Amino acid sequence: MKKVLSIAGSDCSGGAGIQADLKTFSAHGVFGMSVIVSVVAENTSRVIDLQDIRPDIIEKQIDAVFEDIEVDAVKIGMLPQPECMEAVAEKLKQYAPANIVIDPVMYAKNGCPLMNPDAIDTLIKTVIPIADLLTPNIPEAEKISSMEIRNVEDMKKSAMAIHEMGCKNVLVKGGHAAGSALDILFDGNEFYAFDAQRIETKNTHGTGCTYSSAIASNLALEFGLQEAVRQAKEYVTIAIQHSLSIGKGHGPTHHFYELYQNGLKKETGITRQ
Ligand SMILES: Nc1ncnc2c1ncn2[C@@H]1O[C@H](COP(=O)(O)OP(=O)(O)OP(=O)(O)O)[C@@H](O)[C@H]1O
Ligand SMILES: Cc1ncc(CO)c(N)n1
Repeated sequence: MKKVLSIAGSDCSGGAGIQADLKTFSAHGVFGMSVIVSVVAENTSRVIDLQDIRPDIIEKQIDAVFEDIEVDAVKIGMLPQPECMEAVAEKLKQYAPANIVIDPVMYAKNGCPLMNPDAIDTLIKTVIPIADLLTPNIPEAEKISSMEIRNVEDMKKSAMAIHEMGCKNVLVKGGHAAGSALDILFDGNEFYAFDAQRIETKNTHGTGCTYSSAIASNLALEFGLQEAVRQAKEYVTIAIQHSLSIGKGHGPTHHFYELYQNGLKKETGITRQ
């Protein structure tokens, strides 16, 4: 079984962060592991508070995984503070795993901050250069590339500027744009578009976590980058299509829709949501 590690924050309400990552890994048939960098008291409506994990404990969690287990891909999510970013980047330089996918999480869907805005310089200098793939949404891409994104041409310009910062590939996600859910991948040479119909739902809590974890799983399963993104886009679109009205705010996506459909059908002949 391929092994995939998530380094991210804990979302106690289960739809985003480490919890979404582990569900996504399981849905892909890879073995999920987690290094928790922050415990976030949050739900589908708001972030109440958070406690960051000490950098030396983050480092020791990473040591514990790598000294024992071969890691096929790493997904990085929320990194709240510069010290946390430095600890994670140093350790990943030391262990040099293949397939590092970084989702530069800055805000929850409800607008609550999950990264100290003063950490942007450390993100750019220390974290972005270790990424095989960086997956910013539009507001994150705007912050990182210091430009406004109004259309697809701007998404491309921003991706090029971010690529210059040292990551190997950039995927600017269009979840926050109007129109179809169009994402643009830039590999330093070419642009590739991944498009899906926009689904009318407010249940999009954790879509970014789910997408980047699906890409990391597919890379661990040895798909090439474009195919890994294509399959992950299909997976996240189905997860949003069948998203769950759980909680009073932005509900979570359905990480196991196809698995449940297929498994249940085989066992009982019945289908259910
Ligand atoms: N309503 C929607 N319908 C279809 N696809 C969507 C919708 N919203 C987001 N997506 C897609 O989901 C994926 C995740 O993108 P998004 O921009 O929502 O990430 P994000 O803002 O980082 O998520 P989060 O921070 O909540 O985890 C992208 O492929 C995006 O195009
Ligand atoms: C812990 C955590 N990571 C990421 C996100 C972004 O969806 C969130 N809401 N919570």
